[in-house]
Amino acid sequence: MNQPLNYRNTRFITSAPDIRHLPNDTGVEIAFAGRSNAGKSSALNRITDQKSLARTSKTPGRTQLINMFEVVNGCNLIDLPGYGFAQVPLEMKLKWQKSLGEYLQKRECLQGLVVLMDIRHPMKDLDQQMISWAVESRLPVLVLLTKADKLKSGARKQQLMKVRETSLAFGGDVQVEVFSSLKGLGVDQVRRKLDSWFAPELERQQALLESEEAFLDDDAE
Ligand SMILES: Nc1nc2c(ncn2[C@@H]2O[C@H](COP(=O)(O)OP(=O)(O)OP(=O)(O)O)[C@@H](O)[C@H]2O)c(=O)[nH]1
Ligand SMILES: [Mg+2]
Repeated sequence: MNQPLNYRNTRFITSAPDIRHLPNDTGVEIAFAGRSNAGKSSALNRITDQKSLARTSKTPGRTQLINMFEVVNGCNLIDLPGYGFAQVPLEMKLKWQKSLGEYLQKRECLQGLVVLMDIRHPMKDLDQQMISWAVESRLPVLVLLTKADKLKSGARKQQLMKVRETSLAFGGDVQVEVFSSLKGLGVDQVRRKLDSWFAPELERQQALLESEEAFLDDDAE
């Protein structure tokens, strides 16, 4: 097993309007998806312990591009534009939908999906569509019930149980946790899950390094 990654080292790579403007489709990518204002960018900042790595806002629709961050070589996190925000002009909405759909369907290095939803309004239609699609694509899902600080501990647990129950119906690899960017709740669980999704890439890199070293040793003899 690899060492846990240090998410504090995460750095911004690029913002792209669509997949054609992203770097090569290599390594492992984990995307953060969810309705506008669900707390995706705030979650990324909390997980990486950086105040303003991803831009956050009170106004839904803040993130309008596919934003890419690198934790370590070959291990990337993606902040996606939110879906389901009614006040966005139709033309813009269609454009985002297209680039979001394309990203999800065509990006080969996408290996895990974090779906964030406000704990007070979980599992809306579009959230369920997102999870169904991921399960059909054999993509593991981590559902984060965000802004958990808005509920008292009892209500929080009740909501967690309810959403866990609902998520069973999808039949795939779907884990549900509570999360609060404000209080730091759930951060360790998320980091552990990300570590497990990045592990195959780190092992691949390690094996490559070892075979190169063996090759050089042979050469030296
Ligand atoms: N109380 C509380 N507020 C939060 C939490 N996380 C995010 N917020 C607030 O929710 C609002 C939206 O947060 P963002 O992180 O910008 O949401 P987003 O999902 O990236 O939104 P888009 O980029 O528009 O899709 C901001 O006002 C945040 O301060 C949390 O854990 N607790
Ligand atoms: Mg955002």
